[in-house]
Amino acid sequence: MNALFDLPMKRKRAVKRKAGSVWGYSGAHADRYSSKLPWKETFSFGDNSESCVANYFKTQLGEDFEEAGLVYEKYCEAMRKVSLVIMELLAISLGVDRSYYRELFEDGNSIMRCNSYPPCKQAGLTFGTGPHCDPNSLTILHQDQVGGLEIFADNKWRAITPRPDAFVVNIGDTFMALCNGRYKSCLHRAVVNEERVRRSLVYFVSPKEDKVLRPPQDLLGSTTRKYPDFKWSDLLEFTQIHYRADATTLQNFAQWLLSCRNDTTSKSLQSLDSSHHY
Ligand SMILES: C=C1C[C@]23C[C@H]1CC[C@H]2[C@]1(C)CCC[C@@](C)(C(=O)O)[C@H]1[C@@H]3C(=O)O
Ligand SMILES: O=C(O)CCC(=O)C(=O)O
Ligand SMILES: [Fe+2]
Repeated sequence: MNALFDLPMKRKRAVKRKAGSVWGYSGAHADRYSSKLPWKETFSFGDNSESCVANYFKTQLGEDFEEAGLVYEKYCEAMRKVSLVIMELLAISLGVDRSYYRELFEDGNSIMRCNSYPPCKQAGLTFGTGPHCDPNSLTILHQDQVGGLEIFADNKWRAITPRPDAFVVNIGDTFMALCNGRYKSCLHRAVVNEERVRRSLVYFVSPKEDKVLRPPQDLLGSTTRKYPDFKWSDLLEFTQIHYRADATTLQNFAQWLLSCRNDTTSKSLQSLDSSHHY
């Protein structure tokens, strides 16, 4: 990862993320946002059956990144496997058919991201990544020993102490919807510091874009649906074009989706009432 972020800016800009895509290099998301820019650089790429990670590295970054590409490909393979095991464990813990989530994610389009947070002279004035819930389903994160990840729990921000031998696994908005809110999406942020660069490696577990997502019937029983059916492509579009991910993305997404589906916006906003089934 060091070799990647240490490249001259010209080479990083050559693989910059294009509008409407989550793949490529981004410096502070400066192409997308005009205020509260995150103090970070990111490099992202997809992990799905059609794409070959090693080939992406070689063709985009050059021959000198071929070996790194093979390592990332192996890492993605391992993440895919572990994510499917976690899906089974989540199903068991929820008392539903243990293969329901595993099958949903087996042919998923997950996203892998390298984050680099440079030191900041006035670290208290910015964030590496501001407070947000991840819109995807599960996030499997590894951070270096510098520290900076914080989660919001029991009404306060808590630092997550880095451990080289551990991953942080967070529930994201899509999984929260898939279990009808039984598991909550984790609100988190990354702070920066004045001295040291910090790096993290993040695997955003996501289903195939066009699959219809809904909780299993055995979880719902006769309980009220909290979120409408949707596709990952809908939520991706929402967070790429219409809404900057924050603590309440899922709620706002549900309202937006209904307002697109219904004729009048006001009618749909009112209909996001807990007494409704979707
Ligand atoms: C679908 C995605 C949007 C983001 C990348 C993937 C999964 C997580 C999302 C993100 C990390 C959530 C916080 C805001 C964001 C803009 C970021 O800070 O990087 C998000 C991603 C993105 O659009 O780049
Ligand atoms: O770098 C971190 O620890 C957090 C990154 C993050 O939240 C993200 O990329 O979504
Ligand atoms: Fe995140």
